[in-house]
Order: sequence, then C-alpha cells, then structure tokens
Amino acid sequence: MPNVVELKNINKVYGENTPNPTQVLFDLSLNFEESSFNSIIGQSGSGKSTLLNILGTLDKATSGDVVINGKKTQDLKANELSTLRNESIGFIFQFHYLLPEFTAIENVLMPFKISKKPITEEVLNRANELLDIVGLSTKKNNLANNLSGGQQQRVAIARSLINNPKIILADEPTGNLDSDTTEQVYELLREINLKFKTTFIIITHDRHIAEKADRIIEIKDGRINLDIKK
Ligand SMILES: Nc1ncnc2c1ncn2[C@@H]1O[C@H](COP(=O)(O)OP(=O)(O)OP(=O)(O)O)[C@@H](O)[C@H]1O
Repeated sequence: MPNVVELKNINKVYGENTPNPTQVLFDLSLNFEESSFNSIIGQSGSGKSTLLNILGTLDKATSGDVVINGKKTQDLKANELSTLRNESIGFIFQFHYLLPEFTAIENVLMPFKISKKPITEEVLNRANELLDIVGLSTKKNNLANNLSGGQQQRVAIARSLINNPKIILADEPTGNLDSDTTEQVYELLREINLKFKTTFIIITHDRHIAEKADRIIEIKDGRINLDIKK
C-alpha cells in the first residue's frame, strides 16, 4: 500500500526563541500506509499529542517534512493547508466538542456549516448513513446534550467522517469512556477503517486497546522506542 502520511526527520522545539526552549521530538521519521490502523502509545509527556498535531498540520514542526497525500505541507500557503486539512483529515479528540444545543445530525453537518459549503442531498445522505453506521439512526434529531457520553463520541466520529477523509487522527478518543463503551467505540473505528479504507492513527494510553491495531508505535522521550507491525 502507498504511504498516505510521511514524516521525515521531524524535530519540535517549544519556546524556540525564549530563554528556556524545550525539544520534545527528535529527528523522528515515520510513514503510514493507506488503510492502515495504527496506535501510538507512550508515557505522559513523551510527545504523542505534539506528534499528532504536527501530523494533522495543526502545529508546525521546527524542522523536517510532513507529506500528506504526496503533498509537502511546508510548501503550502495557509489557505492551501486548511483546504488539504479539511479534505484529507478527520479529527477525533477525547473531548468531542459537540455543540450541545444542536442535534446529532446538525453536529455531523457542522464542518459544512462552518465552512459555509452547501449541504446537498448527497451530503445529507452521507450524514444519515454515518449516523446509521455509528448506531444512532434513531437519535438523529436528539440534542447532543441529551445523549450519553458514548453516544456523543459516536456523533463526533460520524462528524469526523463527513468529508470522507483519507486519514483520521484520534487523540485518546475513548479517554472519557467506561471500558465497555471503549471496546464498542474501537470496534466501530475498526469497522469504519475496513469499510472506507480510512487510515487511522490513534493515541491511546490503554495497552489492551493498542494491541488491537495492525501497528503499535511507542514514543519515548520524543523518539520512536518501538514500532511493531503485525
Ligand atoms: N505549547 C507548549 N509549550 C511548551 N511545552 C509544551 C507545549 N505543549 C506540550 N509541551 C511539552 O511537550 C512535552 C510533550 O507533550 P505532549 O502533550 O506532546 O505529550 P503527550 O505524550 O501527548 O502527553 P499526555 O499523554 O500527557 O497527553 C511535555 O513535556 C509538555 O509539557
């Protein structure tokens, strides 16, 4: 399978021009194949979120290259970068950031509303299909506020898929959920991975969950400590 994301010699220094710069990523290189299901583990403070933010072009590396879908992101202008991000990458966070006063389906459609893109019948059908896939077809019109934590995270998963991204980046997507719901949400992510061939890169502190991925990458002190492909 071709690579969908490539990181080449990534260094990240926070507070570069301050008296106390801190380097948190060291010459890190990683490739992720199309349709792969990857987990990233590592101790608190090892650099996982920093890495994911750089992968998702939400943050810039101090040096090194990030290539997404064959495009070197450093060469892109801010608007080109946000287009690439919107079209290619979906994000799932520990805290789902749903809008509580909007319904499930309105939240799924929110990326379109925010970017003021027209909600065509095709988009609406996709939102409905995604809510079916995440098991919420009967809750489409419920306010996000009135859904359980697991259901809200399912809405966030559906929302991350509305643009049909090639890549989903997830930072502790089940960090907030009990263990049964965690299992269910992971099963769901795997199902989506197989159905849509979406590449998943998931940070988790849960080793048991990490073991379910095709590949486990452990970050330690800003470097790759383990890279196990099954
Ligand atoms: N904006 C920032 N400015 C300065 N230092 C930062 C910033 N963000 C993160 N750091 C530092 O960089 C290091 C790596 O942080 P990061 O959040 O990437 O780790 P992590 O592995 O995701 O941790 P956790 O599992 O606790 O979320 C930490 O020492 C953190 O304090």
